Formats: sequence, C-alpha cells, structure tokens
Amino acid sequence: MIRIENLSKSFTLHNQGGAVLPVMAGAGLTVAPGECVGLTGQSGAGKSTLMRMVWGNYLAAGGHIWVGDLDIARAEPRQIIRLRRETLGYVSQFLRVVPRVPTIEVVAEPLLQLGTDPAAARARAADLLARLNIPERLWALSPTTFSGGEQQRVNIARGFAHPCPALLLDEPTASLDAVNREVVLTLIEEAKARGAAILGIFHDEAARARVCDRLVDVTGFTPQAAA
Ligand SMILES: Nc1ncnc2c1ncn2[C@@H]1O[C@H](COP(=O)(O)OP(=O)(O)OP(=O)(O)O)[C@@H](O)[C@H]1O
Repeated sequence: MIRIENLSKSFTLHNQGGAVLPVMAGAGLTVAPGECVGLTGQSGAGKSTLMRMVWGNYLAAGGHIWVGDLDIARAEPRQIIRLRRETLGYVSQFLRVVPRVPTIEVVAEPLLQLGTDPAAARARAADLLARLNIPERLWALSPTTFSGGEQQRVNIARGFAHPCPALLLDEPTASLDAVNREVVLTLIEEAKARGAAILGIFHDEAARARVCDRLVDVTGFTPQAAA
C-alpha cells in the first residue's frame, strides 16, 4: 500500500547562503495492508522528514513514494489533496483547527467531506470521542481551549474517523495517560485488522513493540550510510 523507493532529500538553507544539507539518500521501505511499520533511529536521523515527505508536505529530491497508485514524489497538489481526503490519514502530535468549530464537527469533518450522511458522521465522531474519554459536555465547544492531552485525543479521534487505507502516526500515545494510551493502541490494532497500512513514529517502546510488525531504522538512509 505504501512503497518508498530510492528516496532522497536535501534542504536548501536560503537564509544561510543557500547551503545545501543532504539528509536522506537511497531510502526504501514498504508497508503492506494490515501492517504497521515503525520508524526508528536517533534524534535528527530523519524520521519526521520521511513522514512529511509521505504526507506530501516536503518535496522529495529524487525517488518514489507510492501510496496506492499515486507517486507522491511527483504528484500535483490537487492529487495530494484528494489522496489525503480519501486514502491517506495523518495523526500528527498537535491539533490544528479553525477556531470556534465545535469538537464534534472537528472529528466528523473528514467524513462530511467525503459525503457521509451528517447524522452518521456525527454518530461515528461521538463514538470515538466517548471511547477516548472526552466528556460529552465538551463536544459542543471548540477544542482550542482543551488541555494538551484532550487536544491530542480529539486529533486522534479525527484521524481515525474515516477508515483510511493508509495511515501515518506521529507519536500517537505521547502525553496520554495509561487508560487513553490503551484506547489508542486498540484503535491502531482495529485499523490494522481492517487492512490499514500504518507507518508510525513511536518513542513509547512498549507501544511500538505491541503494534509494530516491523521496524525500519532510518539511520541507514543518511547520505553517508547510503554512499
Ligand atoms: N525544514 C528543515 N530545514 C532544514 N533542515 C531540516 C528541516 N527539517 C529537518 N531538517 C534536518 O533534517 C535532519 C532530520 O531531521 P528530522 O526532524 O527528520 O529528524 P528526526 O529523526 O525526526 O528527529 P527527532 O527524533 O528529534 O524528532 C536534521 O538534521 C534536521 O536538522
């Protein structure tokens, strides 16, 4: 479902005399449907950079990133927007929302965008919010004033609302208590069971051991290692 081939990336530091920083070369990995692959490697090795390239926020210098039959390394912005709506989900560490939109709508929105019946979309959102222990009295409020852990759970609920065939998870259990961490791990297991291909960064070693089928150390993709 996700196939990365010979991927490279360098950053051009325009505010530092145009210095070019090669950060990745010869990167390759695959994630099959129903599989969860964890990215490892020390801080600065390139885990987030690789995830942002798969999400389409960072442009690849070379190589391919297939998600289904779309090569994100060469795709048009409108193709990437469509892929994100229908096929590829992303649970980042931080919630970014339009102010004043109620939490229930924030979570239901990915389904509403796909044309799901509004009542069914809100019912799915309510189910996820309840499972993630967001009190019902908060559902009509904007999550902008919620605590860090509450915002992360709203973000997770939104990320799991539509059953995407491919999912990117950036530290989905960071800053969660034991009860909610367990809920999130169960959601990940359910997504795998329905066939989602998941690529994730998990600093929580026990979580990683539980949900990841394989680990890929991105240190092997640093330009010196690949040379
Ligand atoms: N926007 C950017 N501009 C310039 N350099 C960047 C940019 N983003 C990342 N880098 C560089 O790319 C390298 C990889 O960074 P990245 O954030 O992907 O590492 P990481 O493995 O996710 O680290 P951590 O575990 O600390 O989050 C680092 O040397 C970093 O300085």
